[in-house]
Amino acid sequence: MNYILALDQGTTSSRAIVFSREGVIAARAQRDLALSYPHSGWVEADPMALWQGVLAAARSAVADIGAAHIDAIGIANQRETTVLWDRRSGLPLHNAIVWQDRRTHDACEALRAAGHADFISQAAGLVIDPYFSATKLAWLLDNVPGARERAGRGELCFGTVDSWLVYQLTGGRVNVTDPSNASRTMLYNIHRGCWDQDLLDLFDIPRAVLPEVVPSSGVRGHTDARWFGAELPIGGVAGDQQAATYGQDCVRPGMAKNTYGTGCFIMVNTGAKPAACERLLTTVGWSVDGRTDYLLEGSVFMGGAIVHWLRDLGVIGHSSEIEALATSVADSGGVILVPAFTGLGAPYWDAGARATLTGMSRSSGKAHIARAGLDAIALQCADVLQTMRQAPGVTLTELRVDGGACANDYLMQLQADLLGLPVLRPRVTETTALGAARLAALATAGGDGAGGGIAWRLDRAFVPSWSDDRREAAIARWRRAVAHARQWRAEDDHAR
Ligand SMILES: Nc1ncnc2c1ncn2[C@@H]1O[C@H](COP(=O)(O)OP(=O)(O)O)[C@@H](O)[C@H]1O
Ligand SMILES: O=P(O)(O)OC[C@H](O)CO
Repeated sequence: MNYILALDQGTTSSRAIVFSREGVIAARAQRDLALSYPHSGWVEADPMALWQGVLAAARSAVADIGAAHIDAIGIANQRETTVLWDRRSGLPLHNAIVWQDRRTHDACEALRAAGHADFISQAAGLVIDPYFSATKLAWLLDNVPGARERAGRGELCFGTVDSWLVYQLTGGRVNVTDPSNASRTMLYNIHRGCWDQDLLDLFDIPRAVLPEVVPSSGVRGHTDARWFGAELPIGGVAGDQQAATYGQDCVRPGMAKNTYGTGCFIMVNTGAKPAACERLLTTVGWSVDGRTDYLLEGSVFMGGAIVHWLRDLGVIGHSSEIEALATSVADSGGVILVPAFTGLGAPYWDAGARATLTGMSRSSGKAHIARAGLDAIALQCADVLQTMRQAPGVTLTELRVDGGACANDYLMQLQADLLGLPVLRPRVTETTALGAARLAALATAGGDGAGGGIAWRLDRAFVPSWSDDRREAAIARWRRAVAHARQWRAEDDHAR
């Protein structure tokens, strides 16, 4: 039996997971990645430490199986994070600027004030925000001495983390990205499927610094023999949220997934044409077999992070304890948490909102607050999915779930009840890695059929049980609380 190695490079850790062709996990290893915060709002990672962590995790997982049994490698990566390196030496010129980094806030405000929002949204499918790579790369070219001139002469490479890893894995021979990652740079035209000269001009980015864009599935090169003792083909690459969507087999229009990690990332497949929806991002899912699939994306900043916050407050000792505490009471007793600790993401996009805990009475206790915390995760996701349902041509029939907090049965049942849709939890919840493995399996011999023959399998379906009236009442109460949280910041500023 042969295997696929999936590399899931995330913001704070790198995982290597070996899947059998049946989609069963055969080996795994993980390495943590340290971030640095040189100034308020800045978030950086050392590209060499990132690569060494991936290599160490990969070697450990491969050693358990034997390199001779690995057919191919798939990569799923944290997106938008920007690396700039010397084409010849392979050495980075600066730390990677991580997707969470806000240093280009003022540059983004200037772009918005100059009236570029519509053009960017139409070409790239994105809203102007420091989140995406373009302003991060421009910052590097402006602030690393000599970088702009060297980039213009073709001496430097820009890449998102996928490109950086492929470059290192192939011993510097291959410099490519895939459309799912390219579509998060704000330099890629999602309609034409290529780098966009007008966007490059707007951000003043020399074309010579960009990687070639190749399909998400397909062999793009082989690993240098010194890493695993064999030259293994790299058969698939996608940004992690797109890979998770592919891992959930959401390959037809209307199929949606939600990853309940630190934040929640919700994606719905809109088919072979990009769909536009105000307050959501339009992004490339993957390009496979000559077809490009598009997704709508909405993200919620505080998902499982609410559970960590409650743990840090001492309400629970460990994340896994929250379900028992929350279900020890019949309901939240009227308590509502709006977790706008860092503002609100989709569909509100309100950076100024601040968290509120409302509706408390003298009898409100830890259990009510824990329950309000879980409710807030499901309610925020319901808001995003409600917005998705309003997009032209989107009809949702179910939601597939993954990520650490999808282990919580109470949360999954509540999500089904709030949506009025079945929530499906698969057997393998490492769907990001699974998606990368499926893309790689497709590209290699024996990888026939959907997902290269690696199937998606159901663990449990949560069936909605609420009446329309109950659902609407719960959402109406939540929206009142959200309005309160959004108003609070304004009043607070006024008082100062
Ligand atoms: N049983 C649970 N109920 C609710 N949240 C949970 C549970 N177990 C883990 N979590 C939350 O899930 C998150 C971890 O999920 P993970 O997918 O590993 O996140 P990430 O990849 O963003 O680090 C944490 O924020 C944690 O609090
Ligand atoms: O590090 P992760 O896995 O939470 O993913 C980060 C996202 O890709 C950012 O867009």
